[in-house]
Amino acid sequence: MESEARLSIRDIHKTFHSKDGLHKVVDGVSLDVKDNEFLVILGPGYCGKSVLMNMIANLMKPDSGEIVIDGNKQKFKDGTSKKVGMVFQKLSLAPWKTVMQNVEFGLKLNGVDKEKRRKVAQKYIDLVGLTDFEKHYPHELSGGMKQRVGIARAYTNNPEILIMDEPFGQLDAQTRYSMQKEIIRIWEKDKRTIVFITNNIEEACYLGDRIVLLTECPAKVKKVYELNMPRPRNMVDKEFLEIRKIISDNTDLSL
Ligand SMILES: Nc1ncnc2c1ncn2[C@@H]1O[C@H](COP(=O)(O)OP(=O)(O)OP(=O)(O)O)[C@@H](O)[C@H]1O
Repeated sequence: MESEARLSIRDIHKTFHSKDGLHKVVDGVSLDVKDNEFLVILGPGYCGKSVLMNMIANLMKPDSGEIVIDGNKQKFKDGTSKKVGMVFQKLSLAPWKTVMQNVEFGLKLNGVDKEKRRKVAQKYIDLVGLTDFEKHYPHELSGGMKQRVGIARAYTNNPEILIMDEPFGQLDAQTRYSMQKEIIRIWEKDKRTIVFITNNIEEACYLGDRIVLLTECPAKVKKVYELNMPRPRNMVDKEFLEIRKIISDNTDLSL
């Protein structure tokens, strides 16, 4: 297991200091993510998921513990690893830039010439199903389409590990469901190692190869579930409902 891990999180701790005293948020989380695995981190609201994600992405320094990517221990001062890409709930797309300009932006920052970056960006715009929307501006897109732009933007930078922090949390139920199907379609076409964070049990069961269930704050690993259900998964299948119930019975998360 150790040797095939793409990303290893080893005994990470984080405590904040506030006027009310110490606030421990992450309490000794360890996990390994395998190459091309779709790993879901499932936890209740405010349990420390985003803090954990920020530490994995090297945006926040753990008090102790290690984040190891492909055998290399991450040093906080190095900033975000080029191997890691992110998709957030709030995407911060530039409103004055078109879909194409938003998607190609990372490559432009890295000095990639226009012809090459357009080609790469187009590949991922097509992959996420936004062909013909290249010249649209964010305000002309639905919530689901904006998330597609965020996914294309992350893919365009060619990360090996994609961290997705509740990317569908603000979408309406129908759009959320279709984006869950879409992210599996995209990942199956262009596999990456994905760490997907959610507080939704059904979403976790639909997406994950494994689900890491966290406790309430401070976040600890409560249980890891290996899901062997074939894809595409059906949320009303007996097996799906069984695993959903097993996880639900082990948590106070509301569905
Ligand atoms: N920079 C910070 N300084 C102090 N406290 C913080 C900081 N960032 C997060 N916290 C606290 O850590 C706890 C966990 O926050 P976090 O955003 O990780 O939760 P979460 O599990 O992602 O929640 P949600 O599901 O609602 O997004 C919260 O109590 C939050 O107030």
